[in-house]
Amino acid sequence: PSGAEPDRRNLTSMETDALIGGLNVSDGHPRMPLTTAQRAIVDSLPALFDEAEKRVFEEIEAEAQQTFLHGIGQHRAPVGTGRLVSCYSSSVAMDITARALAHRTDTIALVHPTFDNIPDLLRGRGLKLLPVPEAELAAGEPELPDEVGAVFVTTPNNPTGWVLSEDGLRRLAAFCARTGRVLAMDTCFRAQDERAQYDTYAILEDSGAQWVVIEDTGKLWPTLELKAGFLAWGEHTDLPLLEYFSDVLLSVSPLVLLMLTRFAQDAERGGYAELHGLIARNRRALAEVLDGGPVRLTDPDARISVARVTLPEDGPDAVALYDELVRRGTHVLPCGPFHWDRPQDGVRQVRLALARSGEDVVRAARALVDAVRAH
Ligand SMILES: N=C(N)NC[C@@H](O)CC(=O)C(=O)O
Repeated sequence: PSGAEPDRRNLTSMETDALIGGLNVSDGHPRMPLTTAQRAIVDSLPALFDEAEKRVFEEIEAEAQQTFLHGIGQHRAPVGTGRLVSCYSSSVAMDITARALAHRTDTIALVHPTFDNIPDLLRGRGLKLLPVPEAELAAGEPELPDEVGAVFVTTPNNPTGWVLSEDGLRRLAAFCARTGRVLAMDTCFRAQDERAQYDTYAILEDSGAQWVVIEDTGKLWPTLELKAGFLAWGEHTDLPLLEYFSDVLLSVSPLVLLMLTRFAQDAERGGYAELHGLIARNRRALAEVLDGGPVRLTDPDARISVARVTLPEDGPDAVALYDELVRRGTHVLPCGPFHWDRPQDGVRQVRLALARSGEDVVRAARALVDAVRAH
């Protein structure tokens, strides 16, 4: 594709290319080394297998959901109510949600920008999408035509790191309750940013809105894609979520849930502090490599495990730089596809993953600056 035309490939296809080797700062999946405590949990997997085999699934599931969600401030999550199910991934939970929302409305207001598999999954279920900027969602009174039956917000948002504040959620939930719209939230990065760890469920339950929340363990720990996406909804949420969930799966593995409980317990005992420290150190290391050069860190106060950088007008655009870096063996993401309604808005930005070793982040940052300078 020419430089002017933002690349039409989806982001996950580029992330897949990054899996063939080279320096992968492409996907937001955790690829840093296990900590010592995490290594000990991995070493205990055979024993966890025996425990998972013996115990009642429902008890293992409730324990995993409670340990993980309470550990990130979600004390009113509907554990044990039958309105909180475990999926193989948050994207599976997302597709179930999309199918259920399509049962209810034709049009969804979706935060713009955001990771492109979200609009792709929603459109895949026949839904029309209306882009809403982060600031408008935070103000809690987005201008929406009547046909919009739901509002979908990713918080913390990817790739910006923007977080919907507690007051912003109160306003948005009250707006949805007042206008009869479902409020759907993708909170997959929330464990990385304490500003996103106010009790979402308390606010949603008290708002009177119909709501759906998708949580994710998959962005946190280097468990080789052993993870769960949790799908939760409100007592008055009138969507066939349980029915559509049951069409997709009976249950995730109790062994995975038991392992997640151990990782979540370790996280509360210092693992989250280590994770937040790694991400902050890597964001600073990236900023230091860029400092004084032609490329700048776009969102300095973001805390999630990805970082956007903004390219100089006189350098290569995001797609040209992405292609050049792949030629040099380094995989980033061009930001065009995050801007699912206006790809040109991302033509001067690329995203780097930070859930990596410090060395990988510094090497990738240097490769990026060299490629920009060589243009
Ligand atoms: N189902 C999909 N496409 N999964 C990829 C997604 O997890 C990557 C991601 O969210 C990120 O790189 O930020």
